Amino acid sequence: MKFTHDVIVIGGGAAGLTAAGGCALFGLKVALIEANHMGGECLNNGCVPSKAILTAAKRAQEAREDTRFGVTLEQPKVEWAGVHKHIHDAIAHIAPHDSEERFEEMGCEVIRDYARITGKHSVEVAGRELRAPRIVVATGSKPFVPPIPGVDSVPYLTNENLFDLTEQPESLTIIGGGVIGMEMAQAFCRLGTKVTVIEPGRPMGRDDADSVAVVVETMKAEGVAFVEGLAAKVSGAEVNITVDIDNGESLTSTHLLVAVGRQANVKGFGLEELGVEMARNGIKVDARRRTSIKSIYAIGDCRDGPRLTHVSGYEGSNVALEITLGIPTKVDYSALPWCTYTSPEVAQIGLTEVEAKEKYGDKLTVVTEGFDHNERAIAEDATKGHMKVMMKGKKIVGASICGTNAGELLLPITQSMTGKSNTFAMGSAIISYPTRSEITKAAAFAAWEPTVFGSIPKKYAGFVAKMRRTFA
Ligand SMILES: Cc1cc2nc3c(=O)[nH]c(=O)nc-3n(C[C@H](O)[C@H](O)[C@H](O)COP(=O)(O)OP(=O)(O)OC[C@H]3O[C@@H](n4cnc5c(N)ncnc54)[C@H](O)[C@@H]3O)c2cc1C
Ligand SMILES: NC(=O)c1ccc[n+]([C@@H]2O[C@H](COP(=O)([O-])OP(=O)(O)OC[C@H]3O[C@@H](n4cnc5c(N)ncnc54)[C@H](O)[C@@H]3O)[C@@H](O)[C@H]2O)c1
Repeated sequence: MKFTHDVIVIGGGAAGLTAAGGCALFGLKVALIEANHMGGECLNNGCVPSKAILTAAKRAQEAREDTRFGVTLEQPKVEWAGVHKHIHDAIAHIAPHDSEERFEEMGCEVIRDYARITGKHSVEVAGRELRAPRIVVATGSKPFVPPIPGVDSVPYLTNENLFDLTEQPESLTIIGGGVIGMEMAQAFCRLGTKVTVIEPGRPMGRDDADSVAVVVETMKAEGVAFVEGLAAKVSGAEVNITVDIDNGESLTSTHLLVAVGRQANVKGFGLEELGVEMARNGIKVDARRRTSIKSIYAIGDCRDGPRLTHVSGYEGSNVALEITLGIPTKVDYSALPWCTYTSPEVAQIGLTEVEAKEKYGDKLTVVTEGFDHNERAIAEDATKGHMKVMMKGKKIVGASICGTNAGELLLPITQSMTGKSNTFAMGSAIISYPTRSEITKAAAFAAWEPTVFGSIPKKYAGFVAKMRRTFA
């Protein structure tokens, strides 16, 4: 087969951009295909706008606290146009980093159209047939909208249109108390919207229960209402939407946000026809992120597994290394960090207390330190929360942190858990996104970049690419 490229990457989100950029910097001929906005979900309707609105909300909340530290602020006045502008300014500020121009400069051929996989080595896009020894699928995910009777009859919101609201909702019902539901409940409530969260189980069910309890208590005190139950029926029309809950209650609000999980983007672009195997929620992959067809990789939100920006980036770098240097590169999630950016934040790495107890039983030691004994926290009057560390002997197997900037406190734990702290390890560590701690990774990698993408690795990558074109 005559190849047009060394690798074809489908999807220009965190996963695809990292894979494509990495391969291009090693000198490979890369096609990067994006049908929609460069930067994908994180930039356009995920992490960036959600953290931006949380920041506006935090400012409003601070002003709402009467006199503190002898200082009195004026009561907050929220102008939605300003909030909307801040969200879209943040997106616009970061957009050049993920842009077509930047990736073309790196050496990718960027194609802005919808791709369709037509064979183990071929992709059809914009009327062309591209062929490469390796294809990387990084098509992301979309909001899962459950078949609740009536939901399609009302103008509901998801993360895909939430940040485009040009007027502030008077009241907002949120179906789902997961990560999106909780972050957005706090943001909208602090900005002055009346918010109710419907959740059948414990909010943020994957996180440490003690940490979540602190957040729920804080949000309730700020005015967020929680209703335990399943949304069972939706009715009404614009600005008058009623949700009937399976516990008999019903709620009416001007707006409705559906945030009950994600659905991998795996349909309609050739995977089914090719017989690529699927798992419960996404493409089935091995630890190297190869699909059931070994020339096709699947990374980030589109495959079954954790869905986070830093995970997408990590998988993108891994497959770039495997494709360019031919080194089998397995993912290792034993020290995976994540953080929910409520106030206080809830951060987690490795095993939760429940998971660690299940795995290690009596051999587990759990130590908990409260911020009420931390003198910086006392000086700032921000003593809510704790750090809980799970250890087998003196080895950390997991940590749960709840408190101001909890996500920033994960990095030393990552280093302790992985046993790696040199500059190369720091430059390739998995760091929770978006945190200021990521700057240490950027600084460490900047020192290594000339070596990693230097002439010798590039020559070697060129040799591997030639072998792949010959023997694929
Ligand atoms: C509201 C919200 C807040 C979030 N906050 C955080 C956070 O704070 N921290 C965090 O770590 N994670 C967060 N996430 C999760 C994070 O956004 C995702 O895990 C991440 O964006 C996934 O990246 P990806 O590259 O795998 O997929 P995506 O970013 O979805 O990119 C996939 C791209 O593929 C394109 N595509 C799909 N099919 C085709 C095709 N056939 N041809 C061409 N192009 C195609 C799509 O247009 C899309 O741009 C959040 C998510 C949401 C919804
Ligand atoms: N800070 C972050 O890292 C961050 C922020 C936002 C989103 N994300 C990512 O986005 C993804 C999606 O988050 P999400 O919040 O949509 O999903 P989720 O899986 O976190 O939570 C969904 C919640 O909806 C509830 N639910 C399901 N059906 C329901 C019904 N009929 N009525 C009421 N509640 C119902 C579930 O019990 C669950 O608690 C996650 O994969 C997450 O990793 C990450």
